[in-house]
Amino acid sequence: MTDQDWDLIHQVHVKGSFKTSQAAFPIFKKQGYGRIIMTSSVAGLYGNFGQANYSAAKMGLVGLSHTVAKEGAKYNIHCNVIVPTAGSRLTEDILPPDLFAELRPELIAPVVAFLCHESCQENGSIIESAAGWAGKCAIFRSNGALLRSTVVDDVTVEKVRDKWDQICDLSNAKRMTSAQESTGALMEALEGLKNKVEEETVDTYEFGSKDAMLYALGVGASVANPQELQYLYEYHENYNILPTFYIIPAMQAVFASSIENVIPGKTISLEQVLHGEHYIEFLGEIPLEGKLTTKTKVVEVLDKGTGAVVVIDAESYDENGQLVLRNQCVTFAVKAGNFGGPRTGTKTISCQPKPNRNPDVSLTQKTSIDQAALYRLSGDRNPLHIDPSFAAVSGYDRPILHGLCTLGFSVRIVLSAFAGHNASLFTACKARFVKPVLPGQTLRVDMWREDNRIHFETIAVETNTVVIAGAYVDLKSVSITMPSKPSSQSLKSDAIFEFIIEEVKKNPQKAKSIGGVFLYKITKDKKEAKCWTMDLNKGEVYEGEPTSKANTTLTVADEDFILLAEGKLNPQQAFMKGKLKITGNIMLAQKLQPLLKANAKL
Ligand SMILES: CCCCCCC[C@@H](O)CC(=O)SCCNC(=O)CCNC(=O)[C@H](O)C(C)(C)COP(=O)(O)OP(=O)(O)OC[C@H]1O[C@@H](n2cnc3c(N)ncnc32)[C@H](O)[C@@H]1OP(=O)(O)O
Repeated sequence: MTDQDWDLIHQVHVKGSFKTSQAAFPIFKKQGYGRIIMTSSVAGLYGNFGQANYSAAKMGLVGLSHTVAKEGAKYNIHCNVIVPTAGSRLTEDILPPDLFAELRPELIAPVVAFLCHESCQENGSIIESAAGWAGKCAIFRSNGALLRSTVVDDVTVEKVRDKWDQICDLSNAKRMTSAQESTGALMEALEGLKNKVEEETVDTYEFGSKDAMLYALGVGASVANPQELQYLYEYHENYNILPTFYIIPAMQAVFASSIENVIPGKTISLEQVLHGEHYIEFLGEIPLEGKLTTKTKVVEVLDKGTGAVVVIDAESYDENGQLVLRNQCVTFAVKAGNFGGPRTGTKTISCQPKPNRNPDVSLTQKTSIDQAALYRLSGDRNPLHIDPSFAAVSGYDRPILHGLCTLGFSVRIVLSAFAGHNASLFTACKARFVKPVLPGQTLRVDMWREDNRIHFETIAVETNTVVIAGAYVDLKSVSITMPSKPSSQSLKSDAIFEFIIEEVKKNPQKAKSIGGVFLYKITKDKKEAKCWTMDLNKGEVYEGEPTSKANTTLTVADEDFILLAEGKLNPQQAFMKGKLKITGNIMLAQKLQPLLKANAKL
């Protein structure tokens, strides 16, 4: 097609219609009445092979007519389009003679005449007519699809591809008659996007005992501690799930809900994201297996300068739709700050400072070099914890431990010290991850009891670095589980232990600050020395050499150890004579005195 063919056709149809309308419009306006009919074509509406110029010009008339209709409406000037299929000089030689005969213009002219009549209120319409038939054409639009999640998202080709069916689904299409109508729907969608920070996403997590036991191993539970068998054996009479396991469904939901575009103008990549803080709270009876449905939403995005803090709330519902669990995940996106957002928020659950005194109890456990490799099997497959090159991109010499693994270790240890391993006493926990932990490092958990709240801080022993701070576990009640019958041998020492147990029950707070008790039995002839160790946290009594059992099982601070001695021998003399060996500082029964003074026999 030559340019001349293109231009000539446009001159005739578009320019010709424009010029005649332009000439008539002021007269129509003055008289307060006018009817304009633009003559389009099916070749324009639907296209026709070989008629690019004609089709474009004829469709151009539709656009012209729509605007004239809008501009003329208030002066009673209507403009419509007729789309005839007509037998004319142009079509005479291309239509079969029978059809040509039935496409007489006379069969269409009455439709045009009616559109011109003053009684006809039609305006801005497209009427197709031929062979004694007429029908209205209109422009319809599908409901369409949103191609981004927030106003700061980019639209990618992949997102378009993924939404294509929805974009093209005309089953709920709506007729569009004005640009305002069309953009109105877009504005609504845009408002939705602006509020997207508050929008929820939903994820379902299905789990059984295997998931919970794998998790328990991941956070250091071990059959070496008989009390922890309940977390590792589904047929155990007290089979139980570590409370921090219920962070997993929330984290799966967090990972499913992208946070990459929550900061205006920036994209957060996984390499930048550290777990900053976490909060978990039990709100109802949580199932030991089954399905939890978790709704997550980003509740605030804070600008910390060096980084951005993204706070995500996650609420989990059981299969009956009951809200049973709440998590709040605070992520710290390194180098994503300085975007002009608020520094402090209102929705983040705050950490709590530790009490200003020495810890009541400290317990220590070494993590395995494979700790992250094991923990990640519970769901968080972030390569930061396993892939040395990914860790290097994030600025670490080697993969670091999941923050939630360190938290799982710590809470398990808190439960062992203050809840007698009874997970059902747990109600809530909050912690901030202040420094990374490397798999293989030893964790020491310092704990302080304030009523039913156990404050704790976790320290990487090798580097003496605080790794979790401002943390606490809330318990329904603090439990110091005492054995029904102490396992120590002699009647005399049984009596002493039973006495201590009774006193501890009366005064658990004081017992906590003491931590543990050693009982030495030294015979008068100094030939026999026996030792029992009682862990007041666990209520357990061990028999054995002070240097072996005592040091491995009673992991309270040295100065909290109390010595009791039977007979008149000063036990310190016995140590000096090499009859007893013990490491650490030794204090005679000073701290136990308040507990013991009531017992005259002792
Ligand atoms: C969808 C994806 C979800 C992904 C979820 C997570 C997936 C997991 O796989 C990832 C992990 O488990 S990562 C491992 C665990 N986390 C860590 O090791 C982080 C340890 N913390 C740090 O290194 C620093 O605190 C650090 C680097 C976080 C901050 O240190 P600095 O930049 O030096 O910050 P600082 O100068 O101390 O403080 C600046 C402001 O930031 C606040 N802040 C500091 N640490 C924070 C933390 N951990 N969490 C939240 N906010 C924190 C400070 O309070 C300060 O703000 P303000 O002045 O307003 O108080």
